[in-house]
Amino acid sequence: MRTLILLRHGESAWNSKNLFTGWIDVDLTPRGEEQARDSGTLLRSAGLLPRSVHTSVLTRAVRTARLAMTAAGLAHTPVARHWRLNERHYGALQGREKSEILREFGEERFRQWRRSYDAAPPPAPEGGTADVAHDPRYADLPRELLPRTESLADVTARLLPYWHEAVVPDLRAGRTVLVVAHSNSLRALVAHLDRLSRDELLELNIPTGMPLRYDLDEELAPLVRGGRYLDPRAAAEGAAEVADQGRRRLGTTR
Ligand SMILES: O=C(O)[C@@H](CO)OP(=O)(O)O
Repeated sequence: MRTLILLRHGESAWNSKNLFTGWIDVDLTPRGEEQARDSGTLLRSAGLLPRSVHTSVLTRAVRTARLAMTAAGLAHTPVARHWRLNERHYGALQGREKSEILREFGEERFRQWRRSYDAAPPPAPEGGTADVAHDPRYADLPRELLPRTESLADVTARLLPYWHEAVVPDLRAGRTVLVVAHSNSLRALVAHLDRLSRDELLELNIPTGMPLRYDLDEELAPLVRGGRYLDPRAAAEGAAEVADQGRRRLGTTR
């Protein structure tokens, strides 16, 4: 059996303001830092000691990984970072308030953009604040790999090569693996692991800062579909909070 732990970063400054974030590099809030540390404590008390950690290159995930691993007493563990684990690029929605987009475009379009497999929001304008062409983190990447918007299908396509080339070998080597990523890069990974249907994917919301454990068989198929959150009640509340974003007014999401 192989053990994989998925962890969405703790609450970020823009989660707390109910803003579409995507590739914008915002930091954790104090609540997000606490969620990250609590995740590490939960891992330790469950006897889950990751020997390999993978994160995106976005600060909120990198810091969550560091805080969680330090709280688990495993600060020395190597951490690999890769842009392929980044959040979905939310295109022109980045920086916009979710409730405003819901009002402007209606429930169905809002839901398709957030939770469907195929729909991508309108692209971010070239040279705008969402353009990462001059960000040194992506300096070595060919321009055509840098997204200006992404659907979940696009996220899946750029994430899976990293899964197969970097994460799967660690699992096959028998290491407990922790992947610290984002709402939509983790939705793509869960959809792949659990073979979710399009309808199931529409309903999938990943809470911030809640470790989700997957035990996998030799073929890397989950023993329990959907995995198991270490704190199921808090995770269900967190997922409901995420699902509800857009219906909350600016500043009222904790
Ligand atoms: O804005 C985003 O980048 C993500 C995560 O906060 O939002 P959502 O969960 O709505 O896809």
